[in-house]
Amino acid sequence: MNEILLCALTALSRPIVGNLLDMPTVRPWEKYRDWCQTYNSDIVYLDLPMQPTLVLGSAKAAIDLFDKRSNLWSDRTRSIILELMTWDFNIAFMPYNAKWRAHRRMFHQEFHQGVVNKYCPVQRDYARTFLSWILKSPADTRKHVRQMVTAIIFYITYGKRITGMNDKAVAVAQIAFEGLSAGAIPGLSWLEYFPLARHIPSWVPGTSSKKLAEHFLPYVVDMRDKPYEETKEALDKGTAPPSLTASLIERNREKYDGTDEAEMYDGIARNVAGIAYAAGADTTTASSEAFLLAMAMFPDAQKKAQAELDRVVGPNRLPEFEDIENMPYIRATVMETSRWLPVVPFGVPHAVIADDVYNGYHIPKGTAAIPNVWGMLHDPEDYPDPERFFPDRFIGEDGQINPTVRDPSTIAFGFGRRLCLGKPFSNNTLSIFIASVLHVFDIAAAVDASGKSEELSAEMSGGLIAQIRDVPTGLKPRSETAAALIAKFATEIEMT
Ligand code: HEM
Repeated sequence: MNEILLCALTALSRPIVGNLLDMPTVRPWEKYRDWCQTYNSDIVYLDLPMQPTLVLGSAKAAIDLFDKRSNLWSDRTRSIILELMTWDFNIAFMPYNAKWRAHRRMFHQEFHQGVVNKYCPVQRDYARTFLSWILKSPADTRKHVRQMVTAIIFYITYGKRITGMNDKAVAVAQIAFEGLSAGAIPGLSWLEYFPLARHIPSWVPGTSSKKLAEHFLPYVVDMRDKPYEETKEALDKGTAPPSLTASLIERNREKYDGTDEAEMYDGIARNVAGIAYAAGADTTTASSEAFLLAMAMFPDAQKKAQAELDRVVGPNRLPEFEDIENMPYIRATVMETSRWLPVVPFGVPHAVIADDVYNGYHIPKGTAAIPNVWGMLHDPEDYPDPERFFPDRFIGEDGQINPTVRDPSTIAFGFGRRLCLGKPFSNNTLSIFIASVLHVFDIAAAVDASGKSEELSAEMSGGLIAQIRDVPTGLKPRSETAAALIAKFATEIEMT
């Protein structure tokens, strides 16, 4: 057995800083894939100061460690930058301990597969509202997507209808998310590796990460606390609309008021509400954008999906959730969206709580492993011609979903005991959004007055949550009947 996990990168290692300077901060997923290819290994070791780190380049390695050995591989590493911003209130960054378990239990109660259907009417109605926004101003497609996703989560979580993207609470959260994305790139900052650096005042040259954290801190606190406190006050006055937060508070009051645990459970409920919004908004927005881009770049897939909608739903109504189980191509399109541009491209790293051995290599306790989700979902062995958006890859000869092709959601939403808690909810939002938009709109790049087409490419950037560079804005109703359907819905229901 090798005592030290070896990889050729170690040869590049420098004294003290090791591979720190090799850590990519721009599209790191591509670099991770290149390392695995160059060294012909699905695990690559990075010599980072005080933080031994592995890159996992194959689904097999991630499943072997995170799923099959989840009792060992469910911890997280500490992120000083995220702690300085107070982003550590998010379950996703909590260590594997009793506090994480209590948060996960409460979150799960509200979002597991068996209960998420109660949110379907809100998801369906906002997907339809999106259609009417697009009808009025297709040029603002990107804004409408974000507004739809934000409105769904905000309404479910706090019972509040946002007034638009300028809504104070939304604007604050937007800035808080920027901090999260910037602070969560592995190896971004010296602070991560030299925790004592957090005590150096932020005006000292070279501590820019600390400045970054100080900038974002008030927004993160505001995002987490304000809507929760407002819901509490409204409950006290008897004016709170039904919401996930209101029911968490009421349930906690019934169970814990007057006990020593009241304060703890109040904190967990506040965090759970904040996390629903924090973990769900950017991810689902980026996925919805990726879908629109795919449709504009791969019109054949678009046509096939529309043909299925025409067959199953027909021209006289909009799709319902019940239709989706009868539309395998739409479900394959949802799957292909999470594969083609995975919006959490290098997952959330797991850490190991005790020494482990894998493929003959010794892995010391505390090692972090970064699953290169993008690399796994672009592995040509599992998904031939991976840059092509091709939902047909999931359809078997019988016209149904082919169970022998790996479902990308088993990778895109993470692994083992840390598996994304919002997967069923997010899947519902995306499915009804995709079916609704395709049913009534043709999606294409916009063409300006001079005949020049909007430039579209499958480029994404960013950190923990990817940003899709291009979103097409040439959405046009498929027919007069389609436009009339949208207008009819808009007059039936008035949502901001
Ligand atoms: C396209 C949509 C989404 C994607 C691709 C996604 C992906 C992920 C990934 C990769 C992780 C880390 C899993 C791991 O550590 O192995 C995660 C964690 C998590 N996600 Fe999502 N997510 C999405 C939407 C949502 C939504 C809508 C919610 C909430 C309503 C949510 C809540 C969470 C939570 C709470 C965790 C932390 C789990 C833990 O650490 O125990 N996610 N997600």
